Amino acid sequence: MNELWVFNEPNQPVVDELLAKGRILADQAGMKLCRVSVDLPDFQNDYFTRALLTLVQKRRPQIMLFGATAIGKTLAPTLAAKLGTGLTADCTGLEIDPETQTLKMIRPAYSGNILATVICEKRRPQMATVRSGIFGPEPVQFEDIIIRPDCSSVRKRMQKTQKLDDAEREKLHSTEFIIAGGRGIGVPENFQCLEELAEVLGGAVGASKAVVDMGWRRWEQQVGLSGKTVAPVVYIACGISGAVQHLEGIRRADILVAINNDPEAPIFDYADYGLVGDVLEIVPEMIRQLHERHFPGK
Ligand SMILES: Cc1cc2nc3c(=O)[nH]c(=O)nc-3n(C[C@H](O)[C@H](O)[C@H](O)COP(=O)(O)OP(=O)(O)OC[C@H]3O[C@@H](n4cnc5c(N)ncnc54)[C@H](O)[C@@H]3O)c2cc1C
Repeated sequence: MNELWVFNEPNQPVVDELLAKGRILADQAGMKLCRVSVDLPDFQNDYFTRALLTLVQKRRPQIMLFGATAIGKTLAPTLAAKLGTGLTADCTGLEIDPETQTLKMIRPAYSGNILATVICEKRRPQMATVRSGIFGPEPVQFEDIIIRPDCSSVRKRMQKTQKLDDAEREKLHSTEFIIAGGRGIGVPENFQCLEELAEVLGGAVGASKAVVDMGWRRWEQQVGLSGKTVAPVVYIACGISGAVQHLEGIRRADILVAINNDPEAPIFDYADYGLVGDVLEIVPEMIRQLHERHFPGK
């Protein structure tokens, strides 16, 4: 029997809403409705993606629905990319085509001027994220699938980093200086110089989604629409292009400093101060000058 999955996130009302809508769609299409949870202590995109990927490849669900939450917006696109299927984000309506049994995913397009109906005919699963408050929650019946990743080492690593993550999260919210790195940093080891600058300034290190997705930094450090919203006095964006989703997280920063080797990078349109050049030359020079000012002669 074909399956319709709803990804379960604890304490997110959208899950019950999706289950209620999922029940209607599943009945129309003769599918089994399943709520799928990943039993790990904290969300980390790569572990959750791996856990879901294995089960999706085994059970081959027809449809997968996620809440358009910070986690859903991170996990669903990663999983869709790994599966080579499509994803319709921020749907406001879901219907089943009675003839083809295909999911019709309805969402606003062109700045909300039209409602587009998107279908993903040939790929499996058909995936969508849906905002909270679109469908009413109803108690319905479903099968509960709990994925318990067979990886005690993953659990241990997650538990070990948990304390660190909490400290980082707290620090990003409370610090006056955030030094954030993006893909322009080149390789994960180069984050070392951002750590050094953060140490000199007494600040914290943040990251773009691109580097979090590549596993260079932890999700707790991601700044932006699907990460943290921060409000430091100074935000130094290093090798970050300035995508709208990243800028969304730093609107409340008092001063934005951008370091980028591309003078046309969009981040310069928003920066208070822009430094055009190689981040790996500029940041060490900043550290050197700060040391010279604060610890002359050392
Ligand atoms: C639903 C959704 C949610 C998203 N949420 C987020 C989010 O929360 N946070 C987020 O960050 N993104 C988010 N994104 C992704 C976002 O659209 C961008 O893809 C991402 O921000 C790009 O990261 P980046 O700037 O590090 O990489 P890129 O866009 O690849 O930019 C790298 C930059 O580095 C510069 N560069 C290269 N080498 C050097 C060098 N040696 N010195 C200096 N500069 C250099 C380049 O000129 C370029 O401008 C989201 C996207 C979607 C669709």
